[in-house]
Amino acid sequence: MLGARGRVGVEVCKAVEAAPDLELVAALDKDDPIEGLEGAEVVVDFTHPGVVMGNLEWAIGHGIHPVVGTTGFDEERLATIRGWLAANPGTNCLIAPNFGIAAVLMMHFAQQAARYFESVEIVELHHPNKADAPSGTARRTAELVSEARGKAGLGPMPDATTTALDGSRGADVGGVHVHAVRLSGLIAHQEVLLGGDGEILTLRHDTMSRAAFTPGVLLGVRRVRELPGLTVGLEPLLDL
Ligand SMILES: NC(=O)C1=CN([C@@H]2O[C@H](COP(=O)(O)OP(=O)(O)OC[C@H]3O[C@@H](n4cnc5c(N)ncnc54)[C@H](OP(=O)(O)O)[C@@H]3O)[C@@H](O)[C@H]2O)C=CC1
Ligand SMILES: O=C(O)C1=N[C@H](C(=O)O)C[C@H](O)C1
Repeated sequence: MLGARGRVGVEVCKAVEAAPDLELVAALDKDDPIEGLEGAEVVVDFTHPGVVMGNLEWAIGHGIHPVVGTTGFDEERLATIRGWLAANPGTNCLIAPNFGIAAVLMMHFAQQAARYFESVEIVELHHPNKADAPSGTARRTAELVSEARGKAGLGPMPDATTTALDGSRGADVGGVHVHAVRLSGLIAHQEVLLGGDGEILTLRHDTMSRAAFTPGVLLGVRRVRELPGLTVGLEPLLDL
């Protein structure tokens, strides 16, 4: 485990230790030598967008399959990881912007609903210690929605805004506006707002405890060896 003393890492370590079929080889955090991972088959990374690429390069180079919850991935980073995997055949990597089963379902339902609505916007709400905005989950949801709209032949969404304060319309991810709230008291939440003629569908997901991420992480740990190369998202492991 990398990020073992972090908010999610603590929960993952507890879950691995409680699982009779898994062994916690090393629980490492900042400043621990990464060589402590030697001998592990899988490494779980919940660290920081600024350090995760170095961790993955080392793990893949040493034939250890990464299961990654850390966020901040874009196409350029994914292409780099694909290159490392190609140079180390037999090593796989699973990156999921959200390991919560309900969160994965929310993303899937948003993708399915997207083609029926003229307008879609996403509001993500998180604790104020989060480093990246928008969240990995919101970014991925927007990409899935954008792809579904493209396949359905939907054009740009109606928006008459001609003057706006910087940031007031949120980030544009593939034409989908994403708004990020950072507020004490929150953990991780998201609303996908889908608007049509005279009606609105709201899909809302709430994370009530970080233990919610652990069943998905353990599923990834158990199955990453059978997922060739790079897999983004938990969907294939849930038959979605
Ligand atoms: N995919 C998913 O389902 C989820 C993803 N996340 C993502 O996971 C990441 C971590 O979240 P969270 O647990 O809340 O964050 P935390 O800051 O609580 O935990 C990260 C931990 O990693 C440590 N760390 C920093 N650098 C290294 C390093 N090089 N090697 C090992 N450990 C290191 C940090 O130490 P220090 O504090 O000293 O820097 C900290 O203890 C974020 O990117 C977040 O967005 C979060 C929840 C769910
Ligand atoms: O930082 C967090 O807390 C979370 N990060 C992930 C994200 O960026 O989507 C997953 C979840 O939202 C919690």
